[in-house]
Amino acid sequence: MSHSRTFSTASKDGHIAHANLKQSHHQGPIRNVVPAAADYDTSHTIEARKYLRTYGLTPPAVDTFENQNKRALAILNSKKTPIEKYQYLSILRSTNVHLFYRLLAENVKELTPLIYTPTVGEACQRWSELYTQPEGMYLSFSDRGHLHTVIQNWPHHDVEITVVTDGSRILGLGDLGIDGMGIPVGKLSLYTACAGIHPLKTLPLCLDLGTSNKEKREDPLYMGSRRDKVTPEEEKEFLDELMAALTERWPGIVIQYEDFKNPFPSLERYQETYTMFNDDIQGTGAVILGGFINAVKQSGTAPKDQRAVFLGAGSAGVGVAKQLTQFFMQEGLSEEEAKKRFWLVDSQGLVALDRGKLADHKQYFARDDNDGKQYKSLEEVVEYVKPTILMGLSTIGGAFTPKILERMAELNDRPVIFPLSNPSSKSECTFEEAIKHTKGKCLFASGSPFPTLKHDGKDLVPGQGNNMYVFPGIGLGAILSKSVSVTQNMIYASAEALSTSLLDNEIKENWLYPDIRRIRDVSVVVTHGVIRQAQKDHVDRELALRHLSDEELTEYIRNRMYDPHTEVERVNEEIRELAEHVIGSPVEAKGGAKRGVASRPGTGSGA
Ligand SMILES: NC(=O)c1ccc[n+]([C@@H]2O[C@H](COP(=O)([O-])OP(=O)(O)OC[C@H]3O[C@@H](n4cnc5c(N)ncnc54)[C@H](O)[C@@H]3O)[C@@H](O)[C@H]2O)c1
Ligand SMILES: O=C(O)C[C@H](O)C(=O)O
Ligand SMILES: [Mg+2]
Repeated sequence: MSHSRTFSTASKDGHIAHANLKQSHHQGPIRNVVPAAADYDTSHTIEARKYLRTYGLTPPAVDTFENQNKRALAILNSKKTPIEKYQYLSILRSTNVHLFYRLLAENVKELTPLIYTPTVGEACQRWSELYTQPEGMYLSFSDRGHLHTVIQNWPHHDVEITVVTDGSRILGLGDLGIDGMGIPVGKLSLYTACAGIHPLKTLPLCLDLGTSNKEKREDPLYMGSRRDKVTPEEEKEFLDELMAALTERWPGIVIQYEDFKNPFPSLERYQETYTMFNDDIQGTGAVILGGFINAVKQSGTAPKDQRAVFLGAGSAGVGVAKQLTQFFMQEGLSEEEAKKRFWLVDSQGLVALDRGKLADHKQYFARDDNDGKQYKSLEEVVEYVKPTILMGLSTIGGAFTPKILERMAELNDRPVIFPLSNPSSKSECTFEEAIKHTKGKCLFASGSPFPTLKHDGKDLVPGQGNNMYVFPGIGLGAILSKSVSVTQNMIYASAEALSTSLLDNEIKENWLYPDIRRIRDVSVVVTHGVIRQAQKDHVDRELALRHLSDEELTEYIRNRMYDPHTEVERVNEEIRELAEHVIGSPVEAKGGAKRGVASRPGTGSGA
């Protein structure tokens, strides 16, 4: 059969079949936005190209995965700076989406810092300056009253998850307004890479609710509205409309809130009525708890004897402290005893009841036993509390000074040091500083990645308390179980599952978190834990999953995960079958993508 015949037959009669195919892949019309790029994959067969009407629009040869990878990695390596690499990877995601995810799966450790923290921090700071292409949806305050209509413009019909920010607290970099779009884009890339949520089913969403950042507002290149930040009341009304509009278009959509300056009111308002969670409060709490459970085992100090000083009492600080409180209670402490294990410090010093008016979210952990003394600096608080644990969620780079680190090492055999602020420039200390000033004694995890170090002839690997260990599994668990809400128990279950996901060799090496290259496998374990908890909490609607054994559920999760290594083949195959159906005779394969990737570290067996 000649190509032209296949082409003309398919284009004439194939119209309905084409629509069916599109529907079965949940794609919308081909448009110049990220996911439609799937159609332009250079490893599509000739038949597939004709069917998708991309024939002639890509170079004639059918590429192998090996060649695609080789070319892409060579181009990537030729870029000199992280931001240039970030830009190249964004273009790749927009023009050859499955290749982007194959590269990410095979090089997750090397590429995550380029598509997420720390590089995404610079990308957001310069978003309007570097803007080249649409990568998500922007909704403005001036669109209120019409959000439902605007949302119809998103060209993909089967969105399962969205990450939404208003850009008002991007990492530790402050209010960046709509330039915060890099965060939803980056986090959703991780949802796809780690938990196999199909890229076409993700929606990066950035709200243009004004910005308190005067520099942005006055920057001629800034691409958001130039108004000041809307009031909390206006924000609430806008979010009410948004939540309704999103769920109306995509019933059951999972909505992840991210990097809002004050995320507590929206979490409280929506967590029981929508399938939503806040990653900065809840995901951070879970990921730190997951590593902390392992740190407690290794430190040898019982939960009742732990004393935790937190620098930073914002969404992440309070979220983590609450999650650890729940853990201490599970370990037998009363709520009052558990709560008393925490001393939170903010920009004014120790958070204490006698300090004057406190923000609502700080009340719970406010101390009432400081005998009227106001402890202003972290050093003073460390001296007063003599902590076993030091957490940093303050956005203040270098706040864990050599003196403080040395003191932690004097006080403890194995001090827990977690400088969690992002990006790397905001980390309260580096891995090298922590090792040097505690003489290698500390149990360490940071928010952004640090390189491995040699100490006393041994290679020391830093833990990374990166939320990507949990949020993809929380999201996928909620999607697959069709949960009506994301309960606090489901979040807790994600942390417990994470803590059990270390392999024997990782435990032997005293790691707190599993090797990031196994992230797909870890996400399966987390998803499993989240689904089982959804069932216990009776918020699941996919009741059939209740009848699966643990092995069957694991298999089910793996089978539901998008695998960029098999996706092109799958589409090629489906087109072949459709063409056969429409044309009435089999279409011969004229070559196509060979998987040809012998080992795929980090991808699990999600095919
Ligand atoms: N897993 C992770 O690594 C992870 C997850 C979430 C957030 N974070 C990071 O945590 C940081 C905080 O995030 P957030 O959402 O809580 O922000 P936030 O703005 O809600 O809170 C910041 C807190 O730091 C305090 N602070 C500011 N300056 C201080 C100073 N000089 N001394 C002491 N405290 C000071 C503020 O008072 C506030 O309590 C960010 O850098 C973010 O990137 C990391
Ligand atoms: O996802 C992370 O680990 C980053 C976090 O959400 C942050 O705001 O810094
Ligand atoms: Mg965040």
